[in-house]
Amino acid sequence: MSASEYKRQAAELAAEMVEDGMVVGLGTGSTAAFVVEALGRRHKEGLRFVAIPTSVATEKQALGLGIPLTTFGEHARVNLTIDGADEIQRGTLNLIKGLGGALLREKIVAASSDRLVIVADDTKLVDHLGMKTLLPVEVTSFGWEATARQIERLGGQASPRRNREGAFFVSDGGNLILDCRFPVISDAGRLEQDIRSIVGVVESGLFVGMATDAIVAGGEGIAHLTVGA
Ligand SMILES: O=C[C@H](O)[C@H](O)[C@H](O)COP(=O)(O)O
Repeated sequence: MSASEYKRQAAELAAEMVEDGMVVGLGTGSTAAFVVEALGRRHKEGLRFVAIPTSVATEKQALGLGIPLTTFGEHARVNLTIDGADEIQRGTLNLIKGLGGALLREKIVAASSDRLVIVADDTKLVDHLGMKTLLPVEVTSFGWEATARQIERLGGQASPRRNREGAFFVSDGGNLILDCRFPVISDAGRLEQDIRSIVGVVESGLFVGMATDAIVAGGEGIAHLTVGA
């Protein structure tokens, strides 16, 4: 099976966790898109829930499927958020997210969620964060060069993400994303705090201590991981 088929397997299993009356956080990315698709089917079958999307792209997909949307003005808490990740650390379920540019809204929704269930194919599992992917950091466009230099003082190499036309990628929040190459990250919590303390940084793609579960599919089947397991 392909990575995409594994992503779909994990996504559809996670979508079954949604119960009547829930407020659901809808993630962003190719795996999360399978979750939204499955929830669109469950909505048509009569499941009653409302959702908060983590990107304009997810909002459009959800609206197209008739999924009722809500906001944090209506609901202080989210019962269950289901989202993808770029790296999942075995044991801690600490994450790197943001390769799709949605880290800020994803982190805001995750921070107000009772459960954050990550869905992925097994290539996302790592022993240490930073082994396979860059670390996205969302920054204000003004003075991004100065912000990048401050990040590089922490040991990373920061470069602004560009789109296919070569222009700077601009997030849903109107900010830039710096893709940062760090050596393998040994203390994700410390690095997250250090990056967040830099003036000009809006948020980083380090999700530390936020995921409660991960549903990971691969050649050895589907595993439902929890913190510590
Ligand atoms: O900004 C994008 C999100 O963090 C995604 O959840 C993450 O990049 C994983 O995306 P995918 O499921 O497409 O691998």
